[in-house]
Amino acid sequence: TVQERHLYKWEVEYMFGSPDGVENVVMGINGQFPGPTIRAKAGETIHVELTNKLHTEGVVIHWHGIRQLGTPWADGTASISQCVINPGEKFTYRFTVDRPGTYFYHGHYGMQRSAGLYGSLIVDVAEGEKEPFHYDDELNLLLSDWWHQSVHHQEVGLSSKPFRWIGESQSLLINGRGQYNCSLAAHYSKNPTVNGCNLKGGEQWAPDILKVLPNKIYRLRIASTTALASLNLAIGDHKMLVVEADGNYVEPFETADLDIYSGESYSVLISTNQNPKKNYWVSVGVRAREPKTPQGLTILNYLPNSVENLPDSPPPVTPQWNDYAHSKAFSNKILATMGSPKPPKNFSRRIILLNTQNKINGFTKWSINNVSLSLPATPYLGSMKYGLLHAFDQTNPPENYPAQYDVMKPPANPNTTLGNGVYKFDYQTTVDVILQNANALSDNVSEIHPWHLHGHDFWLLGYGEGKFTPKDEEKFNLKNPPLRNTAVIFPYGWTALRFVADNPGVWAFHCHIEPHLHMGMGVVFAEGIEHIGEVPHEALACGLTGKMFMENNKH
Ligand SMILES: O=C1O[C@H]([C@@H](O)CO)C(O)=C1O
Repeated sequence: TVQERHLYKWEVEYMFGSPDGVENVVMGINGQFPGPTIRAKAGETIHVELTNKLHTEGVVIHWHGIRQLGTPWADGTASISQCVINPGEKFTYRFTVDRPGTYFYHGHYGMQRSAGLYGSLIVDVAEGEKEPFHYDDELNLLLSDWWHQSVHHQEVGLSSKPFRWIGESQSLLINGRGQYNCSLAAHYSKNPTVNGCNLKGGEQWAPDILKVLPNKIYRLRIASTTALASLNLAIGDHKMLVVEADGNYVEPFETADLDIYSGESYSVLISTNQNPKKNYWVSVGVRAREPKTPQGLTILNYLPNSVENLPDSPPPVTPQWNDYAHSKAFSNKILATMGSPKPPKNFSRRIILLNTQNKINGFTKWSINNVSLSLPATPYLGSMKYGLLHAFDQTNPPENYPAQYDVMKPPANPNTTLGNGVYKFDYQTTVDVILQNANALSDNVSEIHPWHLHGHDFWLLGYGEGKFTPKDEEKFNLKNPPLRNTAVIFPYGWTALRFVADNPGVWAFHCHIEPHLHMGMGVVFAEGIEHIGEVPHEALACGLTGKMFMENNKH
């Protein structure tokens, strides 16, 4: 039956692994890193019975891009949708995958995503339906970045005075595999210190080779679960036709290289119509931060060629890290297909969210409208449903920032405050969010931030430079804006989103850069609390809700 087909029994544990050839501790599921791929058809229900085999930490898993319509307690966000699953305990995630697309899942507690807790989640079209484009077969590319320093070390550094930044990653991983001490492309290099990889076969860090037949069409599903890096992917001599973004079909367009930010997913079609005697590079490089990490590489292996037969030219070169014109041109090409749902013409509420880097008593933080998010002990889903007013700040967080704030300069007063208030939206109303970027603490620095919304897709209405003004509304694309769940803000720019608050629940909205979220870069949205169904008590067996259930049992 469908029920049995989609019952997954997972155990999460720390284990030894060598994702890039250097042995480390990684998070695994059933002994696998990355975790097992979930594959289902649209409309089916997934059951994941998760057992926490970590000895001293809680765990949760977020199903990234799945809207959790009617199941907000299955969103897998610690302190927001549920209590963490304690060591030795079990929690069952039950949710429906309502739309076909390329998704993934990952840890959403502490920095467990950075520790390797992630995997792919692929939803096929419903039984009897067809994808709107043809392909012969498909390949999956889950992209991530990897540090040799443990996430515990990273976390302590981020929360210390003086601040210790995690730096750039040591490796980029394709399907959990990278090469730190050697390069697959060494023999093209003029640098004699670059060693070739001496692969004997069977290494955990050996590239996941993409085997293809000539003259076919392949769908590549590409998702990025990076902790920090913005990536660019290219395939030697092959153009890509972009057809899907974050689980929504887009108007197909051709590209030689694809920008992908943390939290995003794409499908591209490639035609294996090049010289069948050759193999080709697949390369992934860093954008938007000074790259100190070598490219991630694998090979598009035209069968029956031997994979030893390396491409006759070096891997594609990643565009210049700070070529933002290139990034913006790519982002602006992503548009909805004809027949996609259109955004409402008007909004009922608009909030403007200023992104700044700040200080609290000398500790480095990120803040939104001068509030740095610090999550409460009781998950909001429970405290809001049961009206437990002491669980979090009852004052509404600020909807805007002071008009005189200069987004082009470091904050004049960098001191910020911690907070955990909630933006509450009237059920079924249309909300605009303007994400406003600004200068960080150092002069002339403004960083990319990919913002991810839980529980919804939003229409991405547009990007602009400098400070957003109401006049910029004239530039909004209301005709064919793409539906996404993740949107980037470019340095010193703004990004405008619109969504309908139609999913009863409490939803995180945050920068998908793991250390930035840890440093407070997020907000909490809620709507339709009175329409939330019966929350399974095992999701709320901590904090004030846990206490409340215990009291109730006594009587
Ligand atoms: O949060 C961050 O901190 C560092 C830098 O701003 C201070 O070391 C960096 O690059 C970030 O993204």
